[in-house]
Amino acid sequence: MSNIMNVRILRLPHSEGLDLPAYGTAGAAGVDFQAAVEAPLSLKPGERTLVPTGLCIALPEGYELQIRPRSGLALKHGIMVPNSPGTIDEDYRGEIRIILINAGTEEFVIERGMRIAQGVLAPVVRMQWQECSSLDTTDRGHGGFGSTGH
Ligand SMILES: O=c1ccn([C@H]2C[C@H](O)[C@@H](COP(=O)(O)OP(=O)(O)OP(=O)(O)O)O2)c(=O)[nH]1
Repeated sequence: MSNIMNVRILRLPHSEGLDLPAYGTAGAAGVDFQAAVEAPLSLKPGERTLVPTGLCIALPEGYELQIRPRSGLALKHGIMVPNSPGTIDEDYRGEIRIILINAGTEEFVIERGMRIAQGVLAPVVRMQWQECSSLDTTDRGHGGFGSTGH
């Protein structure tokens, strides 16, 4: 991929020894974040938790980082990111933390260094409201939520 941006990243002490989030293949869209837990963290079915990454970043202006689940963990263990895609704002300087929920049927143990979720850099277009008294008409109109029958 030729589309590459520099992003400043700061390691906190508890991420020592872990890798910086990396792309798994030459064409991967997301970098994998590792769990910076000090000890294995057990997640029972139905439980959710906040997993530290030990990393802080400063995104380029006009970008967000989206935190998304990994399909393998979702399929094999039911491990999901309930707020997916999680939003890391360009002005956030705190530690990136990842919310995980065990939607599976068995206990899941998060080990230090486990790749738990992925982050995709995405451009953001901000809105400027133009308040008005009416909107243009369309075929769809107010129809939604299954109104087309599919
Ligand atoms: O999965 C996530 C989601 C968010 N954040 C951090 C970065 C983000 O910039 C900040 C705020 O996130 P969000 O706007 O989703 O949270 P909120 O619930 O609206 O809280 P706030 O009032 O702090 O904006 O929290 C994470 O570390 N992980």
